[in-house]
Amino acid sequence: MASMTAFSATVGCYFPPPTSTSIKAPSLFRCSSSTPADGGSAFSRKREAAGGGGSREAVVAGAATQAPAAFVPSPSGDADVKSHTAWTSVRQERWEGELAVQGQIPLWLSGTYLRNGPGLWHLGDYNFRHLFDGYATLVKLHFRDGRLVFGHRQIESEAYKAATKNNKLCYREFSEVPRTDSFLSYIGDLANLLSGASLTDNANTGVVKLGDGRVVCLTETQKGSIVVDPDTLDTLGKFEYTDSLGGLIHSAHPIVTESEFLTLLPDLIRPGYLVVRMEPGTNERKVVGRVDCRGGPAPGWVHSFPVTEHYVVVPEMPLRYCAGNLLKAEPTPLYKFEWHPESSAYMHVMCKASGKIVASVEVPLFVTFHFINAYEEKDEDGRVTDVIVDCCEHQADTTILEKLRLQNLRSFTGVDVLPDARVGRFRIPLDGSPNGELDAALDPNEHGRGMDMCSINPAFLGKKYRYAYACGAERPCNFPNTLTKIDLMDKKAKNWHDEGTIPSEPFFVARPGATEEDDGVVISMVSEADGGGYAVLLDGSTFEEIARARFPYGLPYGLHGAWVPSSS
Ligand SMILES: CC(=O)/C=C/C=C(C)/C=C/C1=C(C)CCCC1(C)C
Ligand SMILES: CC(/C=C/C=O)=C\C=C\C=O
Ligand SMILES: [Fe+2]
Repeated sequence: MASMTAFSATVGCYFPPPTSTSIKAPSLFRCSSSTPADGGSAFSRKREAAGGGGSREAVVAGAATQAPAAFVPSPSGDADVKSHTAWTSVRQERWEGELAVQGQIPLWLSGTYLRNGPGLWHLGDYNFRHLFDGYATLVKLHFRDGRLVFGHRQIESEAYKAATKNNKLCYREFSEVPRTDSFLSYIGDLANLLSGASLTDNANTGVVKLGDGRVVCLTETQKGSIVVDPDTLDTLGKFEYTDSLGGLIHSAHPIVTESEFLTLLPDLIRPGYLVVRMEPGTNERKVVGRVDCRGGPAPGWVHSFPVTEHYVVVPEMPLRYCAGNLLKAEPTPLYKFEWHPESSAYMHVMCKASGKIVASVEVPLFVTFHFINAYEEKDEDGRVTDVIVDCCEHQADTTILEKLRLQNLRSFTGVDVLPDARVGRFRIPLDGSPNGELDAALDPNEHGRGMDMCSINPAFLGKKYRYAYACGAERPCNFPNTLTKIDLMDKKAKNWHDEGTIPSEPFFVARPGATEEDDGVVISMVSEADGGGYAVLLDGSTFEEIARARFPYGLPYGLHGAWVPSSS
């Protein structure tokens, strides 16, 4: 059991964000100040003494009972069904403290796991509609010497600050649009949409550590790229792209390594995608190449994309952005997107070095948020014959977007409603053949026909690999509820499940010096049904639980994480 002496706790307090533009980062960094116009959030301005020296129980009890009024859990939308902790807004703006650990955290695990996600889904009495609408909640698990310090904090985006100051929605979120009261303001709204001024900067999807050490929270709008401090979770400022590439949106999941940041910029005017690359220590993206769409009328949604050692794979999914839907105030069944099966689906393969397209094939229709990994397959002479691409594939069925509406997530009655998903494996031939293939990489029953929120050992990014970690399903359920280790060679899955709970993305951290692909730990944060929650560590190889630590109170569901290793 870890010792419980060193901790600090901030209970329902508000710390003003930095007021100057000086950010402790290399001089090449360019971040603007995030000082709110009015000095801060309207939710809670009370500053209470940080807990210290007292017993942990006292601090935890304080944290658990002093939720500011604005953070009361939001209603489920159905009087008979109690909302699961996973879909209940975070109860206060921030908290930090050491957790008691059951089991053993490996001593080699030294660093911080950060997880981002949309954890605040209401403004006063007004409830947001969709999982993806919520304001970003950043959570940290800091591991050192077998001990664990936990903390969470709201990201101080302009959208969050404006909403809390005015107690109303001020920017366009995934499904929510601020109300317009007159025709004249509607015209203004259109201008603000086209210029990007009204788009959200609510960086609620993921978090990445750049090769130069900066930690950036991201969403699908480019302006929603926000630099944070991985220790304090402070919002440091906007990540400003200094190039003149323009555009308003990008993939929520760039590919980030020690040497580069690669992402896709969809072009809604001339349907296509720019593949861009940014070097560590700079804020300037440079164009690698461009892909024109083969189907129309707009590019497919690119929440994520895969790479191999030499190629960037640009997916053209028939779930396409829709300019018309962007302009609508009320959400459409597919929000800002439209399903165009008649336009077909394609995979384009671009050479990273030259920007040339080496293959562009039609593939079976598919729906995915998350690509898992990709690699080059070679013949006996070492020539690359195919590119293999794996993703969490929703059986070409867009209803998953609707299932992620909060009302649906909050109204689970025991009836199985989660649509089937699988590990979709594409084979893209590089010999000029016009078609690629898509099949299940393993029997989906191995993981309960649920499949999303994946990670791999990052050392295998773009390379032939054997293991993926993801969330599967123990049915009946309305959301993926297992942690699953997938063996793509033996076509088997091993599932971890705790009845009634919802675990977040299993995140793999390799043991330093490991030679086996699955030598490491898998971290997840688990939300219990009735207000509780805990962090769990599984052994990457056996997939057995090795440690867990209860949170002072349950946290809402979160999406994606990053690992920031300790520097010493
Ligand atoms: C949380 C998550 O996974 C996805 C979030 C997506 C967002 C916030 C998308 C926002 C958008 C707009 C506000 C307008 C333009 C289109 C689009 C990128 C979908
Ligand atoms: C949580 C999710 C899908 C679950 C489906 O079973 C998708 C999240 C997408 C954004 O990161
Ligand atoms: Fe995602």
